[in-house]
Amino acid sequence: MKEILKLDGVCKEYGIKGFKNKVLRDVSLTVNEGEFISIMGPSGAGKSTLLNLVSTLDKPTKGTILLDGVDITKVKNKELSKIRRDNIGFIFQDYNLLDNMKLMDNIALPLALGRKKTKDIEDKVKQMAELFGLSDHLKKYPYELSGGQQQRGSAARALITKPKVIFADEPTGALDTRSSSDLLECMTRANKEENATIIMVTHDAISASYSDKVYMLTDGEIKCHIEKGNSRKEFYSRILDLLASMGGAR
Ligand SMILES: Nc1ncnc2c1ncn2[C@@H]1O[C@H](COP(=O)(O)OP(=O)(O)OP(=O)(O)O)[C@@H](O)[C@H]1O
Repeated sequence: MKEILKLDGVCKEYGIKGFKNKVLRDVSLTVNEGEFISIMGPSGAGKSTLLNLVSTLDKPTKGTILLDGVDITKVKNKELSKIRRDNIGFIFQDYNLLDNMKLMDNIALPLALGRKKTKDIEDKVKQMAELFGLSDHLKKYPYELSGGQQQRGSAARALITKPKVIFADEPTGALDTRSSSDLLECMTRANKEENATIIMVTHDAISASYSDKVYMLTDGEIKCHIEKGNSRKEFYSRILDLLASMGGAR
């Protein structure tokens, strides 16, 4: 299996000399192509910090981060935006769709910035809309869509360029139960059918149970991980047990 993301001895400190806050102490982690993983941990454990580092938005104090074999900690800022554009998709808690564009144009946006033919772009948008259950909503503006539909639109936009890795930061944070499960089922389908590699940060055990592996980040280190067997329900109860043994996720 191909290693798509590999962190080795990653540390991150904030602050100035004498007042350092060591947020990540020594994180090592390998994600293979096509995996869907979750990162959980108490509030303040450093999950968003870790996501910022692996998604090239920030640099570690120490350690290496290989994204498809390239050490992104050594790459200059100018090249990083290209690496981000070509390799990474983001799904955030707030959907970040552009208000003055129809859903189809929002989903197409990452492709429209490149040099693709209109027909190819339309075909790809249709394919993504189907995958995310949005085929009937493409001509609507974001304000005409529910929160769940907007979030699925944002996920479709993140996937349309077929990025090597998709980072999702609390993607269900603003959604009700039904919309959350719709989104997570779509993400699972994208993972299985498109072989999308997904790294999701979440507090929510139900969301995490859709992934294949859960890594637990505490005190700046990944202390343990658990893997899903055949049943999502059984994985969910193991995640709850793990959270309980650590004193809760928050
Ligand atoms: N830019 C920054 N400058 C200084 N300290 C920061 C910065 N970003 C985060 N921190 C600190 O790093 C620690 C970890 O923050 P982070 O947001 O990564 O945690 P988290 O696990 O994502 O928390 P939550 O689950 O509450 O979102 C916190 O103590 C936070 O105050």
